[in-house]
Amino acid sequence: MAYNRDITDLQCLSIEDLRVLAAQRMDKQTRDYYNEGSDSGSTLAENITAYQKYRIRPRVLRDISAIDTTVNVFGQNSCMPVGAASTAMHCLAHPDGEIATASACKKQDVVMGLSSFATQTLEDVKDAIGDTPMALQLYLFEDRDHSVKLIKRAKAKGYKAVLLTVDTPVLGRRNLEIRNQFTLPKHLRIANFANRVDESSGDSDAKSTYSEAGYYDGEKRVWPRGPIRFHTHAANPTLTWEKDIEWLKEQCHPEMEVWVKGVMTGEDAVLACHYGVDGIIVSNHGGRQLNSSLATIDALPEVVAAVRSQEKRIPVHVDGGIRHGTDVFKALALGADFVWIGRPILWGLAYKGQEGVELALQLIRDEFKLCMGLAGITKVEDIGPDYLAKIDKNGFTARL
Ligand SMILES: Cc1cc2nc3c(=O)[nH]c(=O)nc-3n(C[C@H](O)[C@H](O)[C@H](O)COP(=O)(O)O)c2cc1C
Ligand SMILES: CC(C)CC(=O)C(=O)O
Repeated sequence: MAYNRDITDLQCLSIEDLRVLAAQRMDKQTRDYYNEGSDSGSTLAENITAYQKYRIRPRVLRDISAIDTTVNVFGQNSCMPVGAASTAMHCLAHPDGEIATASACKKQDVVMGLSSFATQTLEDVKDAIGDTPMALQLYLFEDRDHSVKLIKRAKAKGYKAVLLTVDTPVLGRRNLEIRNQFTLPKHLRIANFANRVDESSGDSDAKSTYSEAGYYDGEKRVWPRGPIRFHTHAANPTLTWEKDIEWLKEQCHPEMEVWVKGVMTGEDAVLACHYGVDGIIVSNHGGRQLNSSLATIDALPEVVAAVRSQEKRIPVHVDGGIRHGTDVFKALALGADFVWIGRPILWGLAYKGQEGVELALQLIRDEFKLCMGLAGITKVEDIGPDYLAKIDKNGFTARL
């Protein structure tokens, strides 16, 4: 369903406009937390600029009067090959938080990933999105009981998949978070950690549960002075393919699929297939974990090639740095089945709550549809490498 833009939205015609408008509406702590990458931020920047290495080869004189942007994801139709990535703590951006994001996704028919570190419960967010597919991003906590509880709750609510984040064996170093001594404001809570009974009695234990995660000491995030040895719910240094994937499949199947989020190499893609996951998200956590890792669009081709070399072809998604409809097109041309956008959703939320998220989604969708038409394509499945050229380091352009 189309979002009716009002006149002020004419100031906002691109995701970049949205970034600027959102920045004016967030306090410094939130803006820095959302926007920064780890260390120097070079991977965060390269996730975006790497798309410039590719140019589109448009075909002409084709009837493009009926363009269909729909795709199938998690077994259901979605209006475009773009989803709202799982990002933590939406209530920092807007009081309506994840529920506003989910309501926008429902209205726009867009898949959403919910972070384990959401500020509203997975039940309430699912109620807001209705039948539109949702996936629960999971940090596999060292305390397995807690993960089991979350998985059971997600299953009961009809979540389609669990996205196991695998790029956080330890947390990346985000310097602005350290400098700002990032703190969750007192009125917010990490809702899925809270005991729902306590919550209804008005005595939420979310804060203490969160600090149990080692992430906060009371109100403040704990930062190691010596060697990095984060021991948090998010960061679990003990996870392995052999030990944990089979266990997770047992907990989730058959009701929910098990995906791994954060695969960046062909070698790990082969292992993901070997251990029987249902899908892969090529991701470097939006440049927030290992700085100086490859840009995700540069890692994508080797992951796609590795998956295609396997007997069973599982879907490959990608996220990181996608800010334009043309970026979506390029990722699909390089073999992705679907992409996710993180910060653009948060910027929309900060700008105008649910309406802002709808605007972000519609901007991307409009641009993607326009790009398909101008490239001479009417169906998403026809987007392929023939439509791309790559610029090499000497500035020469060659077909893929
Ligand atoms: C503020 C913020 C919070 C995030 N929180 C999570 C999280 O809780 N779990 C997770 O797996 N990824 C998290 N991510 C990573 C996103 O899921 C996604 O990989 C990334 O945002 C994609 O890059 P983009 O922001 O450039 O689109 C977060 C990213 C941001 C920017
Ligand atoms: C609570 C955090 C670990 C969430 C996250 O993944 C992030 O900020 O990138």
